[in-house]
Order: sequence, then structure tokens, then C-alpha cells
Amino acid sequence: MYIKNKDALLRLPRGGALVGALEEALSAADPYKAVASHVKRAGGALEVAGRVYSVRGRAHVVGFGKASEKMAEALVDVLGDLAAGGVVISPRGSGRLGPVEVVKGDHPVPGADTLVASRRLLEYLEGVGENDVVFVVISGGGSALFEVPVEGMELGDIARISAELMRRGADIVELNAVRKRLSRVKGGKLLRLVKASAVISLIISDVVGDRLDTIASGPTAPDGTSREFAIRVLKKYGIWGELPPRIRAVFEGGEDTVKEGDALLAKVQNVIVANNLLSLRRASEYLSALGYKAVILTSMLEGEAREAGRVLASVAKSAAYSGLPERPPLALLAGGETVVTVRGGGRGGRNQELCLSFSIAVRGLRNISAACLGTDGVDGNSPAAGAVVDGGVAEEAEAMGLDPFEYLNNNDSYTFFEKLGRAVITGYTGTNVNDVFIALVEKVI
Ligand SMILES: Nc1ncnc2c1ncn2[C@@H]1O[C@H](COP(=O)(O)OP(=O)(O)O)[C@@H](O)[C@H]1O
Ligand SMILES: O=C(O)[C@@H](CO)OP(=O)(O)O
Ligand SMILES: [Mg+2]
Repeated sequence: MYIKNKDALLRLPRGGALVGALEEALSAADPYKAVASHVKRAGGALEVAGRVYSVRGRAHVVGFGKASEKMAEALVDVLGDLAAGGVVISPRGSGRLGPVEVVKGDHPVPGADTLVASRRLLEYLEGVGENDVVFVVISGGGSALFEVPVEGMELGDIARISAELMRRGADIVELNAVRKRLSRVKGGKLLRLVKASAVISLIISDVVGDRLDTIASGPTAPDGTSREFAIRVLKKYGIWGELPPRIRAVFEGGEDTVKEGDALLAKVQNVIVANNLLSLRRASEYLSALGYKAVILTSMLEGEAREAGRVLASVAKSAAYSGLPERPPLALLAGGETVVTVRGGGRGGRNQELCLSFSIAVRGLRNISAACLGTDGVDGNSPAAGAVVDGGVAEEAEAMGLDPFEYLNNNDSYTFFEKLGRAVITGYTGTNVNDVFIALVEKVI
């Protein structure tokens, strides 16, 4: 369904179970399905994650993020004639979805398209009435796709500061703590611009740990970061000293974000409709049905990809040798987002690099197999999303004259897996709930 070279991968050892589990993980992260399964309509009433709304006015759909189009499409279908209109901002911008306009923004750094699209979205919100319900569809990428600067800031200032923080290695909590201070719409501030009595935010999380104030910079969530923290971040990365007094003043005294306890929060329901853990759970249920004992180790995997691969191999090996943490047949699942310190000139990504390192560490153990996947469909600078491996991969490669270590050292994991016919190809999936890893340990026959 999502994996394009499925037929080839099915022929690999345990390919059926691994590919099936990856497909389940992607299905749980499918933006259309995630939204449609969380919103039910019965006449003039709507039920969203256990809360019922009787819509006295009209329903509107706004939003932004890499998954916004498909999320909005699901809402338009579920709301039917209750949907009065709306504006969503996506990386491509495709015109219209029924009554909802789909406008193009810029990513990963905001530019002129983002500004025009964001103004259009705010202009639309001006026409919303008090009795109306506003849906906000939020997914990763929203920070750059939706932006209106606070008084005293230019979009160019925000773009420069964001790009510089990304370049200097700031993490997403740090980056977004800074962006919130410069924006009229982030850090809960969007709520100040919506007159409706009910705001329902449907959120796909691409942030490890699902911090609501970090995903797309938390436009409808209370901000857990402070202006002091933002200033510390800028100092940490050596940017504070380079800023003109005009911009420093915004950090020190500009409009503050919405904090926990603010009365505005009473009108909003923030619902996570897809995240890494939901995808892991779905894959785990699928593998249980196939007879594996399935253990989710973590949905918060972080660290250097090749190290994570070795650690995960240690767990698989201890299951194979000592029956710990459980006896085989066992499925081990882990999700999150690792990093790669790129030193070589090859093609690859953090998922494929993790899998390559895993296969080296389980060398010779034919009863261990694994698969990895970047759920957005594009792993690093490669055209693949992940790979399918097992304990025979290192020898298989050597028999073809390929040295697995050489490929790992050159950050060339994609070339390696492509040559072995083991790369997982999906193309852009239109969603992102980070990365998924699955290892299977069989009884030795
Ligand atoms: N040749 C490579 N091998 C492994 N990882 C790489 C390679 N080139 C880039 N990367 C890693 O890929 C990361 C970006 O991956 P990508 O999938 O584009 O990010 P995201 O999905 O988070 O937007 C970079 O941070 C970099 O560490
Ligand atoms: O929009 C953002 O702030 C981040 C996290 O949600 O997404 P991305 O890393 O895709 O830009
Ligand atoms: Mg990616």
C-alpha cells in the first residue's frame, strides 16, 4: 500500500512480517485516517476524542504542516455541509479541497510564500463568529509554513535566526522556544486571534516526546518555555551577541506567549491523532497476531544512529541467547529520532545507518532480522525510507565484494542496501511521526 518495492522485499527472510509491520506503522500515521478516526459527526453534533460539541454556528478548517492537506481533506469529508470553509498551508499548496483553500508556504525556512499564506489564514479567521467551531490541523513543518512576525520583527529576521540555530545544531525545543518569541501566532498566541468559542486542534506529532508546545511551535498550546530560556539558547549558540538591540528588545519585552492557567485555554482541545507510539502499537498488534511476543522498548529513541543500532542488536542477541527480556519468537519495537554525524560523502540516512550497524552487530545470527523506516518516506539524503536486514547481511555483502564497514564509515548506507536489494522505497508519505525500528528474534530451529 505504502511501500513501492514491497514484492521484492517480501522475498527476503521474514520480509512478510517486517514489511507488514512497517505498513501497519505507516497506516497508523496516515493523516487522512488519523483525522477521520478521531472526529465523528451525528447531525449537528461532533464528537472529538470523547468530547461532544453541538455546533450552533459553522465549522471552519485551518491548519499548517507537511500533513495539512490530507488532514484537511478528512475533515472536509467528515464535516460535510457543516464545513463553511478555511485555509490550510502546505509545502505544495494545491488550490482547493471543497470549501477549504490550500495555500503554499515555505519549509524549512519561512519566506514570502509563508507570509502571504499566513496573512490569508489570519484574514479568514477574522470572519469567524463566536458560536463557530474552528478546527486547526497541525503537523511537523508548521513552524516554517505558518508565521506572522510580532511588532518590530521582519520575517527575514526570523528566517535568519532560525536558519542559524539549525546550522549550529539547536534541537527542536530550543529552536521553537526562540521562534515563539518572534511570532504573533506561536506559543499559544493563535488562540488570541480566534474569536470562536471552541477550537479543536488535531495534531500529528513529529517531536520525540510529543511536547504540545513544540510541535509546529505549539500555536494553540500553553508554552512551557520562557523568554529567559530563549535568551539562554541564543547565548548558548553564540547568536545573542550578534543581534541588533531592536531584536534583543523583542526577546526581553515583546508580547509574551500563552502560559498554563491562561483563561484562553478553556476553549481549546488539543488532540494528538498520530504519533510514534501509536504507530509502534499498531505494528506491535500486527506482530502479536502473527505469534510474536511483541515488546515496545521505547518511542523516545535518540542518540547517534550507529550506536543505537549496536544497542538494539545487544537486546536482540540477549533475547536469542538468554531469553531476555523475553523468549523468542519475539518482536522488539523502538521508535524516535536518532542523529548521524556525517563524516563521509555517501548517500544514506539515520534509519539505514542504524540498520547497517545493527546487521554488522548481529552478523551470522540468521534467527535475527530487522527493519527500519523514516515515516516521512525520505531517510537523510537518500531516496529510500529505510531497509530490511538480518544476520546474514554482512556475509551476503562480502560475497558480493562489498565491505559493510566501509559503507558505514562513508555514511553510504543507502548505496549498500540498494546493491543488496534491501532498501525500502515509499517516496514522500505526506506524514511524519519520526522513525520506526522492528527486530524479530526467532527460535533457533
Ligand atoms: N549520507 C548520510 N548518511 C546518514 N545520514 C545522513 C546522511 N546525509 C544526511 N544525513 C542525516 O540526515 C538528517 C536529515 O534527515 P531527514 O530525513 O532529511 O530529516 P527529517 O526527516 O528530520 O526532516 C541530517 O540531520 C543528517 O544527519
Ligand atoms: O514545525 C516544526 O516546528 C517542526 C516540529 O514540529 O517540524 P519540522 O522539523 O518538520 O520543521
Ligand atoms: Mg526524513
